[in-house]
Amino acid sequence: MAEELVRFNSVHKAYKNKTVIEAMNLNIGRGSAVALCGGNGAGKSTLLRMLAGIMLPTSGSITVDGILWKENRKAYAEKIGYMPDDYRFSSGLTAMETMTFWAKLRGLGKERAAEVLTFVGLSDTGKKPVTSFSKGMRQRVLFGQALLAKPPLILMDEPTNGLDPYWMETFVSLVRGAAASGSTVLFSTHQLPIAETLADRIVFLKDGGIVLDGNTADIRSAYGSDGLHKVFGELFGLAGSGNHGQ
Ligand SMILES: Nc1ncnc2c1ncn2[C@@H]1O[C@H](COP(=O)(O)OP(=O)(O)OP(=O)(O)O)[C@@H](O)[C@H]1O
Repeated sequence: MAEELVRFNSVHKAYKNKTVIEAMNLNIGRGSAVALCGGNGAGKSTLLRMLAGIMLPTSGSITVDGILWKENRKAYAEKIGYMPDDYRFSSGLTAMETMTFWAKLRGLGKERAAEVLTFVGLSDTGKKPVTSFSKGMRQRVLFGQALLAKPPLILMDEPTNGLDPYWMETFVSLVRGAAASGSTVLFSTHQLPIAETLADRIVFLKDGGIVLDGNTADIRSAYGSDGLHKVFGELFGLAGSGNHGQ
């Protein structure tokens, strides 16, 4: 593995008495694109939120570039760009105002906000309220926000939800470019073809634990042409896996 950027050390997370992540150990190297896959409720968002520092593990530790959130929150946060799965935008604020606000929080200027909006193809609509945007356009605002400070670690929760085919392709090339330039991208997805196309490594979660973790190419060669659908079907005990229900 390339030099380590992320380390989960015996991470456990419970909401009240319900365990949702259990004894998780996970190392992620620099410059890789890693997909988190799994069924509904597997723990993907919880894992990403803990890594983003939005919530703390109940026990165990997470480090990013060797930094623990509780020891240096500012330095930890500077390492990360996080795209949430959902976000309630302030009503009335335009895309440009929203991006500028986020840029300022990261010590960046309006120019960088404008640059990012152009990057995600929203420069023309920058003067419109984000609340008037379609789901895919809002996803692009959130995606741009995660890239603002060019962080070494980009976390994305279901980033391709709502993207049209053009933006899906653009997204793939942007993520590949980020990984090629040394950033690490960790994203959750239900879209197995996206995981297969985009990620060098795929981590499958089930009931809060890692049930399969491997290079995409190895998984593909082990499971043949049905690829991830077959893995998913086998891991989750779905009837008819591999024939796509035909
Ligand atoms: N705030 C919360 N309070 C209590 N339980 C929660 C909370 N957030 C998530 N959970 C539970 O934790 C488990 C993992 O949820 P999580 O959202 O991390 O899964 P996921 O893999 O992202 O699911 P999905 O694919 O449906 O988005 C689920 O059983 C969920 O009900």
